[in-house]
Amino acid sequence: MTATSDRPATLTATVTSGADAAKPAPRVDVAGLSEQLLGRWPDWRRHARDRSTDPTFWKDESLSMDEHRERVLDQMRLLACADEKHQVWLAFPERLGGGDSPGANLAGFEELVVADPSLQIKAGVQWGLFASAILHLGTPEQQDRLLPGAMDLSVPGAFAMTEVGHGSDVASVATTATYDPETEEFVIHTPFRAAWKEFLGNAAVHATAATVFAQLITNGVNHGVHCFYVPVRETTGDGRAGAFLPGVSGLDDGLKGGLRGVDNGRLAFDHVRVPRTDLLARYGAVAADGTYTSSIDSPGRRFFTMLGSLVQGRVSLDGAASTASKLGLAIAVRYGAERRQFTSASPVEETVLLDYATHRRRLFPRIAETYATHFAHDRLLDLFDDVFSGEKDTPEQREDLETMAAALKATSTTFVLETLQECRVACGGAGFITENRITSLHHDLDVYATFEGDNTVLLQLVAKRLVGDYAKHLKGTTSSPAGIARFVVDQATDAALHRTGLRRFGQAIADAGDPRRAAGHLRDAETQRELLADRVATLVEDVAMALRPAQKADPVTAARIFDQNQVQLVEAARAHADLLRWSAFTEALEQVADPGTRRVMTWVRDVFGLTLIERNLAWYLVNGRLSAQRARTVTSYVDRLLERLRPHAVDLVDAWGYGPDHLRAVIASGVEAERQDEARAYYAAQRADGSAPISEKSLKKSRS
Ligand SMILES: Cc1cc2nc3c(=O)[nH]c(=O)nc-3n(C[C@H](O)[C@H](O)[C@H](O)COP(=O)(O)OP(=O)(O)OC[C@H]3O[C@@H](n4cnc5c(N)ncnc54)[C@H](O)[C@@H]3O)c2cc1C
Repeated sequence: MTATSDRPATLTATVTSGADAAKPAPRVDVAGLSEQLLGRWPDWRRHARDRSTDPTFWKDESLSMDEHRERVLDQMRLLACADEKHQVWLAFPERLGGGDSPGANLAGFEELVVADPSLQIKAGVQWGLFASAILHLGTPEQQDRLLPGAMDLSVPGAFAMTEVGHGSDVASVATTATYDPETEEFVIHTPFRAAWKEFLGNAAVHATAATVFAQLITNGVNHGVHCFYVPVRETTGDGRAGAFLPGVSGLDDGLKGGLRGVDNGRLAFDHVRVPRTDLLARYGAVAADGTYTSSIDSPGRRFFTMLGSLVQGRVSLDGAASTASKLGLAIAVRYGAERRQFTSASPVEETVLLDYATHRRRLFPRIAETYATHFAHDRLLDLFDDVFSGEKDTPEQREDLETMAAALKATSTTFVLETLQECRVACGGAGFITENRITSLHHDLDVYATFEGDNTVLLQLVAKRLVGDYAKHLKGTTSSPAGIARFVVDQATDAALHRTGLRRFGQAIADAGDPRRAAGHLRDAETQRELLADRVATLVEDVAMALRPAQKADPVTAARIFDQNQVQLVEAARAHADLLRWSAFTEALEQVADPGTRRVMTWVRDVFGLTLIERNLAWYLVNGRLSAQRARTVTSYVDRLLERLRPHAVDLVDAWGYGPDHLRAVIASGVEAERQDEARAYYAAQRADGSAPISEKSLKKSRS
């Protein structure tokens, strides 16, 4: 897509206010920025994007649920069969035909959302969950035996963790796997209806096997949740799934609010026997006589280590959510740059939507947040690659990766829904028409906020980590405000982003006199960093202090204290995610080579930082971090920045690299401008022969 921003003359000539006044207006080097945004694995992204322009992989909105499911399965067969480079998803062992970098693989994988979110999710179930469980929870022998079928799709599989009774609290699943030393088999059993495995992708129709999570019981002892490879259906002559195997039953979840190309369903097991060797035994094994051994003594730590090895699902959802935000915004901005309503600024020409302040307010901060989400995701991919390529695979790095993935997934998958809804409304009635894509994306992305960990539950995990680390820190070092602040900033940024730097803590940002100087202060990156980091530090410290009595309390009282602070915990986690994203954006600015682009992108970063502060203005005021005068400046300065960004809006969304065949939205294809040219020509002809339309005449009259 070419950069066709319509730049109103008044806005392009010079920057008209503030410290940038009289400087020549910068331009965005769209191609250069696009290249930077491809990130560390540009070939993979390019290749994945090229494939997304192939109609074979596109979502067909006219299909019934059953047809859509079959289409997506056929698309996956194409992905699995192609011998071309970059075709097998995820970094499988080289000896089995894989071998690419985990980060590169995921960077390509998450782009599948552009073709059809159902394809991304069904592929995620097959290769990111089912096969990944074998890869990460299995031994090398099990990988050699079970992975090839999962990789080439000759064994479509389900990942059976969730139960009707337990979704977020996976440690409490009720399915049992009881070892029988007589036959050297595990007996997989669903003891009651609430223990049915539920919502499983592939389970309704296509799966012939499943990786099933169950309580492992041997010699009368429950060793906690482990994963088992369980065949569930026959494979028919043409390689498709046939009838359920004896003892297995299931139900189809049927129509869903989105992702209709994925066959989600339930599975139940009635004393189904699997060989001892099909317990995926990397973290826990059972000998022939029933003796249990594990390299990790603590059942709790073992369980979280197992779950942690499956973190890539969260990482890829974060990337896909960022991509879907880009698609929605690119459509809304392109339409908003062409669509005209009311003759507000000129007596004869109607005003372009993006020239309305409210329209800029609705869309531009979201462009800024999408950039922040993008850059934070790049850092997450780096960390993911460090850990899973084995380069920096330490327990600390794994923990950092899990915390960062939880924080970013929870933030971006909530953000994308709000963004798509705003884009939908910003496009008026046209936004509601399916051919314009936004509602379809919204339906499909809706459940991203729930699966791979419900967002609220994930934020609690993040907060617990922050508070836990804070408590450890308090034991070891100074608890002075500056020490706490530095600690929290280190936690938020250093582990993932290798940055530090907090100058002040807990003080109001001093008033700088007149509003111009105040604005200058606010756009200073250090001021933004201080305000954002200070908020994280204060929230974590406050909640940690409030939770202290829980340490010595009985379990019921401890739970009550925790509950009383749950909202603050989640708030602290959100603030942490905000700081992560802001820091990633600020770090990325240093890589922008072109000066004009860097200037515009700095404004974009400022919009992100200052809208975060504006969003939490009450907190900053109540806690004395901003004066009322300064708080007022935040909003007026953001509005000025948004006006400055107006001429660059189309360039900023074009730089994401999605052209007409990615967007596939009629309203983003230039038809609106064509319609208006036609109308303009019509009115011009009428004016020429003196028969201007009544509306135009009466408008002029009413103005005079
Ligand atoms: C379309 C779809 C596909 C899926 N695919 C799979 C799959 O392939 N394999 C698989 O194993 N699972 C799958 N899932 C299950 C998914 O992972 C779970 O739905 C998810 O983990 C949430 O569990 P739940 O639905 O039981 O919700 P619950 O855990 O019941 O949560 C309901 C609400 O309660 C809140 N809540 C829960 N606990 C707490 C708490 N401690 N404190 C405060 N609030 C809380 C949550 O925030 C949430 O809003 C899928 C789900 C869907 C909808």
